[in-house]
Amino acid sequence: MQGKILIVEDQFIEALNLKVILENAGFPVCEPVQSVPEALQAIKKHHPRFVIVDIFLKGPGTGVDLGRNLMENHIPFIYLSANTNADVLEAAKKTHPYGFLVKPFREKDVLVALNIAQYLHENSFESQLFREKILSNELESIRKEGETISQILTAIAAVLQSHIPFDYFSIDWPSNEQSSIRKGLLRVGFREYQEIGPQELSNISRQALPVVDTIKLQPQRLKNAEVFSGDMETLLANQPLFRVLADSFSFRSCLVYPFNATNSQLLILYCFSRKENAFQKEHTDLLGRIEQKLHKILKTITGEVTKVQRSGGIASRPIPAENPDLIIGRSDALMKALDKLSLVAPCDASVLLYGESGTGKEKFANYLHQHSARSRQPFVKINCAAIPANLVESELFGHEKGAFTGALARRIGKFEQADGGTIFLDEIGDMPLELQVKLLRVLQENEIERIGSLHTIKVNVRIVAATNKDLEKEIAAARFRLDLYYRLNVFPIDLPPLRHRQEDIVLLARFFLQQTCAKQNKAIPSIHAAAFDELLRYHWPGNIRELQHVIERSVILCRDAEIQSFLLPSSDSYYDNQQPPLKTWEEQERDYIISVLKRCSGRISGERGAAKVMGIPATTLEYKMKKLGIKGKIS
Ligand SMILES: Nc1ncnc2c1ncn2[C@@H]1O[C@H](COP(=O)(O)OP(=O)(O)OP(=O)(O)O)[C@@H](O)[C@H]1O
Repeated sequence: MQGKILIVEDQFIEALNLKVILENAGFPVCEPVQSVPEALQAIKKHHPRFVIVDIFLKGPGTGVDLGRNLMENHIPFIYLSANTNADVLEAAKKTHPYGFLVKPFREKDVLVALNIAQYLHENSFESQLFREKILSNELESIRKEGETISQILTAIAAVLQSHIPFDYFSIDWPSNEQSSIRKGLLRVGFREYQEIGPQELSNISRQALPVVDTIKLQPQRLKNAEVFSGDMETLLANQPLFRVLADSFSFRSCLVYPFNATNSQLLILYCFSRKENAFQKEHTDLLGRIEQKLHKILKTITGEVTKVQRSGGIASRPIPAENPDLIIGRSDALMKALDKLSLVAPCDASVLLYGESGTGKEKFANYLHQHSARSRQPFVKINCAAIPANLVESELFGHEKGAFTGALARRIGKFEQADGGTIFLDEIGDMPLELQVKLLRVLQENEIERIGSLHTIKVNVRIVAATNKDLEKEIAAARFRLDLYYRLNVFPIDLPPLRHRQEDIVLLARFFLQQTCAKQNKAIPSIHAAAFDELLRYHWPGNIRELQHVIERSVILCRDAEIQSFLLPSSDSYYDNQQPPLKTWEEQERDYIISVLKRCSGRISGERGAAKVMGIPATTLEYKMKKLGIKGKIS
């Protein structure tokens, strides 16, 4: 690490102790300071490479206040703390420190913390640069010629989605000729959006179309790039369009980005999210860095807008998604994981996948490999729990002939097989402790040693690890090394269990049904509503794999044109005992139809009818209403 380390600590003895430890280890250190104002001055003067800051300091401002400042200025830092309460710890975590050093600490703790922090900083900085380079390339490759406004905006949204977590995205260029609001894109799946224009907004908000048509963006009140969360009221009071959108879709945070480009058409990008605090300054900063690129793309379409809108605009329908290697599902939890996945895929960073058995960890690992520059190189999988402890080392690193009894020939280990590609270490939490040290060495030095060999071999491998264990608990129980954990945990991704992804169960069931029928060369049977209810009520301890097997078994045994019931393990439904009863599939469908009918004042067909909002033919809706017993005037 070049440059000096700054210590911000108001306890003189502790500051001195830390300084001595660091200097003995060869790190240059600035004179310690005791308060936030002193620290700010020292930062100006010395431009430290790294800051170690105590959370509780004398004088104005706390260590967390300083942490916020350091985060904004991209200066890496770690916190020093004694007994910190949960609230302070939460606030501290939000400033993205590279580590915590808990008092009292030993010399070894300080050096390990610093080593890990340095690695994390370099890695996150490098991968951020790399991700931005990819983002920039993706924006450049958006086709402009011959594409409609809608196609171009959708392409921009799909590229930005992994970087900015929005549920709704739009770019407006207010002009005198503009007769109504621009269409926005509502996220409905992975890179799948539904266009929301005046007609859809009128249906959903239950405001008459002529009223919605008069609502326009007020650009004069949107001068600065800003993010809004709990304080959205001031924004909504000045922007009737935002008010209608926020009320209609229950949005709870917003990002506004007016383009700075001078002498050109005024452009305003805005996004909404249903989550609070979804947007941060880092998102507007990112937009600032790519503004020129966006402007270049948009320049070609802003002149076209009047023509397209007058000619009736674009039909409202979900825009088909790019097929993400058949990762099926639309739940929020899955979308979040997929966004992270596509963000990290092109980088070389290690990834740690957390999830119960059968949640799709291997599928995600495969996706990462396929979407990286290593995709033409090998993808090698090893399950650390499935191999006897005494054989894992030979499996991973290989052995020379005669290295141990039974080593009759030289064996090439998985790391060598994966050279140039990706290695997937499944169940990493089960890796024996002594092997963890060797894995750390591969991560740090990119080299391995076959058992029985005196030579080291250079390997270039990306590591994707997975576990269904809580590694922090494993560390506490001394079964997993803290330093390895920090190295692997550079980019963690959580895969939600299926029982928390109720909306994905039906999609996955249909997918496996089609897949199995195709394999078995069978006609696809329909599924009785009661059978779907069974799937929704079951708690899926084996997650997606279990669902897949249930469907496969049911298809094989089904002799009719309809599956009446699925073959689920005994009926001790988890939800019967643990939670209030879930609504049945039919009840949910019924509620949904009634709510849409209400919004459409009971109208079924036509431009403003419920069938249009639901994206199904009016005759299908009428059939469903009859089947579900929805009668009478609903308004
Ligand atoms: N989103 C998805 N869409 C379609 N199929 C999926 C999805 N997720 C998982 N699967 C399928 O479910 C099965 C189990 O997934 P996978 O093997 O990736 O889970 P896992 O978490 O690695 O399991 P384990 O921890 O037991 O190794 C596989 O057949 C996989 O193809």
